[in-house]
Amino acid sequence: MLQLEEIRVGYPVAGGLRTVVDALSLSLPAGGIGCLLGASGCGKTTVLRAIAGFEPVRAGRIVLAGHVLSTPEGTVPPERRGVGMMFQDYALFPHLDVAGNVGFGLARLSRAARAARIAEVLALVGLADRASSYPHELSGGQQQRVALARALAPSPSLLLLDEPFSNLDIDTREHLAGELRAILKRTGTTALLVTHDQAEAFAMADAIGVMDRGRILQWADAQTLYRAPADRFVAGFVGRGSVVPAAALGLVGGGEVLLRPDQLVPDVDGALWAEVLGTTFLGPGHVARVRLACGAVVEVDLHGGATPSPGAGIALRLVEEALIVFPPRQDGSPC
Ligand SMILES: Nc1ncnc2c1ncn2[C@@H]1O[C@H](COP(=O)(O)OP(=O)(O)OP(=O)(O)O)[C@@H](O)[C@H]1O
Repeated sequence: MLQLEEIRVGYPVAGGLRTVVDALSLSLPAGGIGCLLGASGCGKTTVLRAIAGFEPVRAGRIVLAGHVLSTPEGTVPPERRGVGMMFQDYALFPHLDVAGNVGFGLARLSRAARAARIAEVLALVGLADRASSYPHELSGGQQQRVALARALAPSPSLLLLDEPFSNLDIDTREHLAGELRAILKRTGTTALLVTHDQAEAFAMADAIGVMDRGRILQWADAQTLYRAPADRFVAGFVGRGSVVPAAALGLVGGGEVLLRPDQLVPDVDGALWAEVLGTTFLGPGHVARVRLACGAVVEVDLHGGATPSPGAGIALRLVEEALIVFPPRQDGSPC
C-alpha cells in the first residue's frame, strides 16, 4: 500500500543541502498501522512531510497504492495525494464549530452528502452530540477526536499522525491510543504515526520503525523489538534495560548482554554481588538501581521481600533464559 524506497530528504542550507533522512525504506500494507519511533530531531516529522508532499525526495521514491508520488524528478502536489494529516496541535479552526471543522475538506460534496458524512464521522469518534460546539468548549481529548474526524472525513488512502497525543495528560493518552487504534481498524484506514513515546507506539501500531539520525534501525512488531532488538541502540531505546559486558555477569564468550530488569533476581545464593544505589516504588513492586562490580548500573525488579537500603549489598541470580548477546564493540570500549 505505502512504500518508501530508500528515500533521502533534506533541507537547504547555505552552500547545499543538509540531509536529515537517508536511505529510509518501509512498507505498510493496506489497513496497517505503522509507527516511526525515535528521539526528538531524528527526522520523523520530515518523513511524514515527504509522504504528504511538503518536502521533495532527493533520492529514492514514495509509492502509494501503486501510484508513484515522489521521485527526485517529480512530485505529486499534496492536495492530489489522497493523504490525510493530523498534527500535534490539532490545528482546529477556532471560529468554526465542530461540524464546520469536520466538513472543511468536504467542499466538493453536495450539502446533504456533506452533512451525512459529518454526522457519520462524528458518531465514529463519539462526538455526535457536539456538532455545534466550538473548539474552546471542548476538552483536549475531545479536540483530538474532532481533529481525527476531520482527517478521516474525506476517506484518505493514508492517514499521517504526527505526535497525536502530545498535548494530552497521560491517562487520556493511554485511553485514546487504544480508542484511536480501534477506530482506524474499524474503518480499515492505513495509517503512519510518529511519536517519541514507546507506550504510544506499542498501544497503536502493528509495526514500529525505531529511528536514529534519519535512518530506521529496525522495523518490526512491538514484541520482536523488545525480545529481539537488532542492535544496542534499539535494545536501549525500547523497554527498560541496560547493555553490560558479558564478563561482568560471569559469562564466557565475550561481547555484551542486554539485561532487562527481570533478568537479575535477588537470591541469597546468587553468584553476582551488587551495591544498591536506590529504590523506587512503581507499584505493585519496587525497582532497585544497583551497581555491578564492573561499574555498570542496572535496574532490578524486586517482588516482595524487604526493600534494601541505599549502600547495602545485594546478591543476584542471572536468569540466562532468552538472554540477548551482542558481539564485542568495534571500538573496544568495555561498557
Ligand atoms: N524546515 C526546516 N528547515 C531546516 N531544518 C529543518 C526543518 N525542519 C526540520 N529541520 C531539522 O531536521 C531535523 C529533523 O527534524 P524533524 O522535525 O523531522 O525531527 P523529529 O524526529 O520529528 O523531531 P520532533 O520529535 O522534535 O518533532 C532536525 O535537526 C531539525 O532541526
